This record gives sequence, structure tokens and C-alpha cells, in this order.
Amino acid sequence: MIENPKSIIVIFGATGDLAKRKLFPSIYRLYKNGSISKNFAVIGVARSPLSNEDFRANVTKSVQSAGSTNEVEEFSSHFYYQPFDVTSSSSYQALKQLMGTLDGDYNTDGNRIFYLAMAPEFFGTIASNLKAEGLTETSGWKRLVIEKPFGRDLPSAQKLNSELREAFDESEIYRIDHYLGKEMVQNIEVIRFSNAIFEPLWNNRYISNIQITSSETLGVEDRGRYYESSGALRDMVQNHMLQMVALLAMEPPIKLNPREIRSEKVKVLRALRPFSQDEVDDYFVRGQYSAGLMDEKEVKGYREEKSVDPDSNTETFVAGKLLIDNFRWAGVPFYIRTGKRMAAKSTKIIVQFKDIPMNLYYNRGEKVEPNLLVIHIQPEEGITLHLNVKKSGKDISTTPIKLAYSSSSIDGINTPEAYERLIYDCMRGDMTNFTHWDEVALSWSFIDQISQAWESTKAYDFPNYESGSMGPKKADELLQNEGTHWWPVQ
Ligand SMILES: NC(=O)C1=CN([C@@H]2O[C@H](COP(=O)(O)OP(=O)(O)OC[C@H]3O[C@@H](n4cnc5c(N)ncnc54)[C@H](OP(=O)(O)O)[C@@H]3O)[C@@H](O)[C@H]2O)C=CC1
Ligand SMILES: O=C1O[C@H](COP(=O)(O)O)[C@@H](O)[C@H](O)[C@H]1O
Repeated sequence: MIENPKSIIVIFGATGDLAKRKLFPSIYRLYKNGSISKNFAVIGVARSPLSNEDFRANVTKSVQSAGSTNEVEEFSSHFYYQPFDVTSSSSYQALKQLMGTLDGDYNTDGNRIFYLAMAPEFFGTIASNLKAEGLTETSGWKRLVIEKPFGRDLPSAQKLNSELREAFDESEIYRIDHYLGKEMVQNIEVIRFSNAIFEPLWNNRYISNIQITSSETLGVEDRGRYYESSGALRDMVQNHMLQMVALLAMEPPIKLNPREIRSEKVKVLRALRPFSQDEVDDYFVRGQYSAGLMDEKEVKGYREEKSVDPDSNTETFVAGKLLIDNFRWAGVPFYIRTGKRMAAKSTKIIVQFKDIPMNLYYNRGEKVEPNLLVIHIQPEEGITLHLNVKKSGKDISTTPIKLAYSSSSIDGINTPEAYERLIYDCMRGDMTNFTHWDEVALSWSFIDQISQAWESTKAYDFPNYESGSMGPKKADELLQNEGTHWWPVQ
């Protein structure tokens, strides 16, 4: 793998939110820390009639708003803009010509990344036009980076995939799941497979349940139109939550390469227990936020948000119990929960170990707390192990303690942003942290059974959780019915 990759990056949707907030600052950091060679150029395309100078000013502003000031002008000089109509042959021909010129100017060896940061309805059209107009013919490598959502159910994902596959090979398609770029999500494998104390316990003999919470304080913001056709199930569960489940549950791969890791993740997704439409409510709970208080300020309910149907049936919260029917995990529930306008912004994984066979301290009326391994994904990054020790003093009695490691306090606060890692991986041709089509297809077939049930029945109790809370009561009951509870994530 080349460590200082050179390439032209074409960003479709270069005037959009994602480009400004994530892509430009991430490419800047790669440039500044020397991860990518100076032989790179970025061509931004969108409908707006900007000049190169306007575009460079936007890039400079976005990098500066992300807190950087050093060599920003020099960095922005690598950026070019072309007004673009995704359906017009002349747009592609002009882009082809510009790529040819910049290939020579920046000596990029014909390497090309096409980054689709646009609404998903354009993905198929762009990919087929890139091929039809000859932009995929190059002396170097070509790669397609594709943002979510990858379809809205299995049939639409299959259709999109076959459109992409007419122009790009599977080995050239980099499907982004930004959770796979997060430091502590990448750490799951390392925690599991490099610690002798965890791996022998990582199964149904010693683990009682695993909980994954990804809660957000923000509401739907300006994305009401998209969110109305998506909901939390498609927006968060189909991709990020199931990817974390797969990483936690997979068997050790025979090698740490993309093919072997994916093959193990795929086996987990294949082992997810399916259920019938009538059983969906036994396993999954949906919620929608009402108005409430966040940071002592009144916020709107989901149905009052911009571009949202005042009678919307869309869920902004999902909790669920997943069962993985294989030898390692039979009988161990994986509880997941995610939602908007919750009490805290927090993503945590809590592995709860089974109780010891006998509590020797019971006759003193003492309850021994279960051992927990907490993986803090965000905002803090690290792990905490909850153990029991002797309370200081004369008596032999127990007290819970926590052994904590914080990755940001040890390695420095600036752990790379997820997008920074993923763009770098794509430039180096490392597909490990991108989702393979097989994973996408299996995730959709699991999700479709839930969305079909929910779309065919009105949620009469919506809205059913207050903004600023931890979700609907039913989500707590899902665990209470099994004699357990959600561990706090705040
Ligand atoms: N924003 C985010 O945080 C995240 C976004 N994503 C995904 O990234 C993609 C982009 O999202 P986001 O940046 O928020 O979207 P925006 O709506 O902010 O940007 C869309 C971009 O597409 C361009 N565009 C729209 N229509 C056309 C057209 N017909 N021809 C050419 N260009 C067009 C727009 O520019 P113009 O109007 O000038 O044409 C703009 O540059 C989506 O797939 C989204 O789901 C995924 C995760 C997070
Ligand atoms: O993909 C998405 O993720 C964000 C949450 O990402 P995070 O890194 O802040 O946890 C979510 O807000 C958005 O709706 C969804 O599309």
C-alpha cells in the first residue's frame, strides 16, 4: 500500500454541507500532516455558478472554521471548480478535459477518486455517465466513494448496486460508514483480539448481554425532508448500529485484511435471528420526540420541525433486542438504542458479564455488582472496566471500582476525525473500514422486516418521548421484561 498517495479527487456536491463541514477540513489535515503527497488536486462540482476563486474562498473558510489557519491559502490553491449538470454529456466532457490537464499539472499518474457527496437519487446516474463519457478510462486507478444512504430497502439497494457495478468493480466501490472511521470503533477489534483476559470470556458462557447506545441531543435540524423518508431505523440502525454489532460479535479473522474481516462480519449478519411481522414489537420499540426542555431551552417536537408531516409516523428513536443464532452467542441479547433529542450525546458499548456462580458476601446483605466493560466511542474515547474490590478497613466487604483508560488524555486530544481516516484509507486502497455489498444487503434484509411492519401500522402513541429524555418507557420495559435494565451512558 502506498503511504503517500497521489490522486485527483472529484467531489460531486462540493457546495454542500458534507463537503464544507467534513471533507475539506479532513483533506486539509491529511495535507498538513503529510499523509498525502502534494501531488493532489480536488475538483468540486455542483450546479451553482462559482469560479475557481469563489470555490477556493469557500474551502479556505471551511478549513478556518474548523480551527486551522496555517498554509490554508496554499492548500486551497489545489482546488478547482466546475459548474455541473449531472445529466448533461457536456458537463462530463468538460470534467474529463479538466482532469486530463490536472493529471499532467499535478503528476497524479491518472489516479482518480469520484466522491459522491450528493443526494442519493443521483448516484446511479453519475456512475453510469462517468462510464458512458469515458471518465473511468484512466491509466491509473479509479475509485468511487459513495455516501449513505445506500438505498432505502433491499430492492432499492440492489438496483443502485447494479447501476454502480456497471461502471465500477466491487473492489473500486468505497461505501462510507463514518462510524467505521471512529477511533474507538476501530479499537473494538484490538480490545477483543489482543487481550488474553477478554477473548476467552467473549461468549455466552460469561457475557450476560451487550448494550449499544448512540444517543443524540440534536433534533432533525434542516434534514426533515430526508429524515421523513428514512427515520432512525434506516438512518442509524441499518448501518452504524449493525456494523458495531458485527464487530463485537464476529469470530477472530484468520488475518487482519479486509477480505477476512468482512467475511467474519458477514457471518454475524447472516446469523441475526429473523422474526415475523407479528413478532416485531416483541423485539423492537419505536419512538418519536415531543417538545421539551434541552439545556433549559424549549425545543420543538418532531412533528413541528421544518419539512415534517404534522401527523408523521416516522420514528426518531429505535431500541431493539438482537439475537445471534450461533454457538458463541446463543442466548445473549444485544440491546441497541439510538435516537434524536435525547438527554445526552453519547455513544457507548457496555458489555455486561454474568454474575459469579456464588456470592460469598450475600449473608452480609451485600449485592456484588456485575463486571462491565464500557467502550466509550464518543464524546470521550476510552475504556472502563468495572470490578469489585475490598472496601478499605477491617471488615471484608466489597465495593465497586472502575479502571479507566482515556485515549484522548493519553494519545492527545487530536485523534483523527473519522472522515480523515476514511479518505486516507481510500487513497491508499485500504477497504477494511468500508462496507462490502454483502454486508449492506444482509443489513437491509434484516431492517426491511422491521420497516415493513412499522410502515403498515400507525404508531398511535407518537410522540411518545419527551425531548431531553432517554426515550420512550417501552424501551425501558423491553429490558425490564427480561430482568435487566439499560446502564446509564451519561
Ligand atoms: N451532511 C452530513 O453531515 C451528511 C451527509 N451525508 C450524505 O452526503 C450526501 C450529501 O449531503 P449534504 O452535503 O448534507 O447535502 P446538501 O444538500 O448540503 O448538498 C448537496 C450538494 O449537491 C449539489 N446538487 C444538488 N442537486 C444537484 C444537481 N442536480 N446537479 C449537481 N449538483 C447538485 C448541491 O449544490 P448545488 O445546489 O450548487 O447544485 C450541493 O453541493 C447525501 O447523500 C447525504 O445523505 C451522509 C452523512 C452525513
Ligand atoms: O449518519 C448519521 O450519523 C449522525 C450521527 O453521527 P455521529 O458521528 O455524530 O454520532 C446522525 O446525526 C445522522 O442523522 C446520521 O445520518
